[in-house]
Amino acid sequence: MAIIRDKWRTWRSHWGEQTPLAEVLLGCFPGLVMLTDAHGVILRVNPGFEEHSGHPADALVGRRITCLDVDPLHGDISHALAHCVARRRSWRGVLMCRRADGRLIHQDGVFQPLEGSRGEPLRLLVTLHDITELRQKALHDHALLERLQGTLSRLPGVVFQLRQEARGGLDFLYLGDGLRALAGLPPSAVMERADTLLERIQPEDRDALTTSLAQSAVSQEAWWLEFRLETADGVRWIEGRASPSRRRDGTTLWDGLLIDITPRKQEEQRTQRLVSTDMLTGALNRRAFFDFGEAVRAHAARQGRSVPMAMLDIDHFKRLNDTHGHAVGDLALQAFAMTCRDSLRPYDLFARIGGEEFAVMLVDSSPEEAWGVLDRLRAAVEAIELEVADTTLRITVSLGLAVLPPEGSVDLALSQADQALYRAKHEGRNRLAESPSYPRSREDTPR
Ligand SMILES: Nc1nc2c(ncn2[C@@H]2O[C@H](COP(=O)(O)OP(=O)(O)OP(=O)(O)O)[C@@H](O)[C@H]2O)c(=O)[nH]1
Repeated sequence: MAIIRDKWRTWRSHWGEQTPLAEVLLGCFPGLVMLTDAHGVILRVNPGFEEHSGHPADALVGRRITCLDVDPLHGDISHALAHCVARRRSWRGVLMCRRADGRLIHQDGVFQPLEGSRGEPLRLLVTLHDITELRQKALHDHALLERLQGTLSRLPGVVFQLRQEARGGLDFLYLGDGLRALAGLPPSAVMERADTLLERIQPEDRDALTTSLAQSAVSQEAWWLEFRLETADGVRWIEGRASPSRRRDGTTLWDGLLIDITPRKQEEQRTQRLVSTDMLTGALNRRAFFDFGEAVRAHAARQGRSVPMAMLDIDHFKRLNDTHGHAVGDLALQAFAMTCRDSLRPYDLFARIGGEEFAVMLVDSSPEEAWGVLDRLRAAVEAIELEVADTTLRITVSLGLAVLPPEGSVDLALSQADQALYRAKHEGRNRLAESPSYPRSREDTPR
């Protein structure tokens, strides 16, 4: 109130005793205030006028306000005047004015018509705020933002900000334009509904996403995950990295980057295939059998199950080699491996672990099922006809079966299978024999 009282005194002494209260109160506004008649002729200006416009106040009284405009005839001030007078409504907008020193300034202007109740002539109250600096800052910020957007869109990946609510819901607060190239999705659609993107993550990787985000939210450590995403061009491998920050409202924000790592993954898989595959037969090699075998055991152990496995050895292979030569022996190994693969399911493990020795691990099979599958495999090998020169060669295989218990070791189970194989050989070859711990009655054993 003290400020308004002071302003009142200032304005009263400047404009005279009869100044309406509304005009005086508006004198409290910072910036430039003036009163004009209906034609825009300046009647009064406030004391701060000179400071803001550089024009001496007395020199302006009696001139039209349009003289301040960069374009006195057709500029925005003419337009504002016409609007105010014709519609008797206030006008607000940005005006470009020229200061006394010639410098252009941007003003936020308000033209307010003042109509007295006793038929006094129309007056216009004009307030102007110099917004040149604000505007320059806004332009500068805008240019900076555009540069930043450009940089973000050229980054080799998609910049994102992900938010997780206290109850677990996820939404993207920001997603870079690179999402179109990465996933064929417009960022705005995903920012509106995060599931547009999340639903495309392969189901087995979605659990890993949920778990890894939860861990990162709790530990506040960086989030990292490689996951597969369905896109119009097929499945792509994506690597996500982000830094979390927890907010007071219980939400967690991650700022990070999504990168398409499909080419790297394909190369890794190609290399992995090369180092884990036997070149002659295309079967897994010994090392891969032990690595993947341990993963199969761990998976089955989580469900409390054992894994049936077997050692396979081609019968009298030395004789075949000696009689027909090593090259024919190689051919027989290839035909044998192909027949075995055809008799097994794609996810069963089949490996060459020695010269003419192979091993099998039957994923998700009971010992009874495994026995049936392997006996059919034995029969399929027996049916192989190897056309060499003008003779047809036949081969047979002996198999030793064992089970890998949930807490067992692949190595131990393989040596039990090897002992059973020895028995199969001893009992006449071209047959199956099981280790003592194999849960199957021996009555069903063929041959
Ligand atoms: N052609 C070929 N022969 C191989 C290869 N690796 C091992 N062998 C041969 O496989 C034969 C294995 O013979 P043995 O272990 O004595 O047993 P077998 O003749 O199969 O007799 P049983 O196992 O008792 O039925 C040897 O002659 C090896 O030289 C290979 O990559 N190519």
